[in-house]
Amino acid sequence: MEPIISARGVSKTYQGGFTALRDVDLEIRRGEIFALLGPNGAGKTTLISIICGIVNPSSGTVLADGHDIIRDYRAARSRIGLVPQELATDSFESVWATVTFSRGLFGRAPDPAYIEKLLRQLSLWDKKDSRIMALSGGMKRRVMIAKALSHEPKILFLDEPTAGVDVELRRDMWQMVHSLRESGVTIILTTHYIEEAEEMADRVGVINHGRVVLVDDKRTLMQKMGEKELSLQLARPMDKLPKSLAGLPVKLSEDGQRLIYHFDIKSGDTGITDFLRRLNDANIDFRDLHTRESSLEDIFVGLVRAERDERLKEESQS
Ligand SMILES: Nc1ncnc2c1ncn2[C@@H]1O[C@H](COP(=O)(O)OP(=O)(O)OP(=O)(O)O)[C@@H](O)[C@H]1O
Repeated sequence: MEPIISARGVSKTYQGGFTALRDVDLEIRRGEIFALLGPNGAGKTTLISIICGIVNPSSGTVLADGHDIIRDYRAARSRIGLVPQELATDSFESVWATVTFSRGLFGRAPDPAYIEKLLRQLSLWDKKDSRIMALSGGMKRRVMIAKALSHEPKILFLDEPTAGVDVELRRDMWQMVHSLRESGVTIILTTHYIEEAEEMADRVGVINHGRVVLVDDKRTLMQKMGEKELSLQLARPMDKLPKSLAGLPVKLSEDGQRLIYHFDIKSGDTGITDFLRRLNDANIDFRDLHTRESSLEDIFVGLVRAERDERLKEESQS
């Protein structure tokens, strides 16, 4: 199936010379929830702003639902709803008026039945006559989403949808995003909460220093890069790793209190039996043992760190 968004060779150098995006290729599949992750300043908002037609790319092309975002701006824009990072919510207007007005801005004919359905879906129906400024933070966020969906776009961008939102509200938001996807909307979100991507996304893209360094199915990613860790609390601390454990994927913790053994989740042979046998042969006793699976966060931090080390190495060589 043709992707709903297709970006090819997109670069952006801002006035003043800062290059925020470098040759980005990215395809978003129809109907998916795609999480774009990256550290502060990586270029996430720049990429979203280009796709939404708010920032002009320096080079490259983007198609949104088959429409070129520059040549065919109106058609492309009508397919897209954007909930920006900064929420402008100081309005005296009612929820109903704001959302209805927003639809009109896209030249869509009024459709009170659709607006009602939208407000109900976002649990805002009983607030339809309230002034926006009188709503709670969580409700304001939902109004922003209602505005972004008012013209019935197929694609919804959520730029950090749950920044500064409490845990309960965050869970509500996740549920709402899932239900939007079920109604056929493709969702692209940026987030700093890796847990959020882990919870919601079908696929994950990582952007770092303006480059897309990885795009993968979330489950595949976690299987491919996920590691398990077996940690043993030693009965007697050590000052160095004993020779009998040489050649195994095992490390001694800095305080000498724990042995940490890494193994591959998908590997049939973890080598743990051999590890435990060697411990026994060497009379190394342990008091406690537990395992931990690496999270998307571990994977993400590892990736960004590896990229940084690589860059520093290149810089020192040039
Ligand atoms: N209008 C602008 N002029 C010059 N530089 C800009 C402009 N907008 C963004 N930048 C720079 O481009 C880089 C990428 O910014 P961007 O907002 O896209 O990052 P981000 O990944 O969304 O970060 P965050 O997670 O902090 O929101 C940053 O270094 C930023 O300072």
